Amino acid sequence: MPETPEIPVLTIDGPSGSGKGTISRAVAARLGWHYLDSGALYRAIGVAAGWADLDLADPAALVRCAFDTDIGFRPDAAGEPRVVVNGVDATDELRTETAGAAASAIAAIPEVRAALRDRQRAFRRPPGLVADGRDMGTVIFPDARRKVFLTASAEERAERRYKQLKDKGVSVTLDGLLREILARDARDASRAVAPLRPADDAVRIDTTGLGIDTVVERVLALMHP
Ligand SMILES: Nc1ncnc2c1ncn2[C@@H]1O[C@H](COP(=O)(O)OP(=O)(O)OP(=O)(O)O)[C@@H](O)[C@H]1O
Ligand SMILES: Nc1ccn([C@H]2C[C@H](O)[C@@H](COP(=O)(O)O)O2)c(=O)n1
Repeated sequence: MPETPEIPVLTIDGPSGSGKGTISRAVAARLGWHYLDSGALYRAIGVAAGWADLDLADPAALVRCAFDTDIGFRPDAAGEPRVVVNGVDATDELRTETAGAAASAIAAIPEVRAALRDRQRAFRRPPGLVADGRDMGTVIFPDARRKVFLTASAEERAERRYKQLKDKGVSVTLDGLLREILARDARDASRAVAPLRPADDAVRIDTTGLGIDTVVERVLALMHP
């Protein structure tokens, strides 16, 4: 049972590129609540495992890595969130498709998920928390005040990612990104433990063709019905 049910939580789950991070950050800022990017924790373990040359097929080593890796979230001078892994600013490395694929692979190991469970719940602090991921509404915060499940067509998600990476000067192809998104969707949705799926009481929002501001307002409207 959660220890702090009186602190409200809004969970925003969904597949890669559905806009969870963008929408969650904006909604958290508008509400004045804390924000948990749970994917960053899985990505940080994947990156730390890479630095330590661990085998992604060695669950015992990855579980140790999940317990031992120090992960901190700190804003930079401009207030942008940075992720510090074992003392190193790994924010940019975390956002690569390689880190996303490693995170998706290690996230299928039940003991890794268990190792991160309490770390995620510790983000629940007053006045409230917006938590984004895959199992925020189903497993980590089942008693959340509101649960949202964001979707968008795989093609639109690939286009969003394409634009995002192009803007950063990263060379990618739309076809390659679409293939990676479909592969990640399949892996995240088919794993035995905490698969990607909407909680029964989640409100689904299909963001295909919707702008960021529209989605933010729809989510906020759910908080003030
Ligand atoms: N409704 C939207 N309309 C257009 N672009 C959007 C929308 N929501 C998010 N984006 C853009 O899509 C890209 C991916 O968004 P974001 O990183 O928030 O997705 P995500 O679901 O958190 O992805 P991941 O699970 O891979 O971290 C960003 O460039 C973001 O600005
Ligand atoms: N609650 C979560 C968050 C993330 N994951 C896994 C699955 C994703 O493919 C990967 C990276 O997440 P992202 O940064 O893209 O949101 O991490 C998970 O299983 N559960």
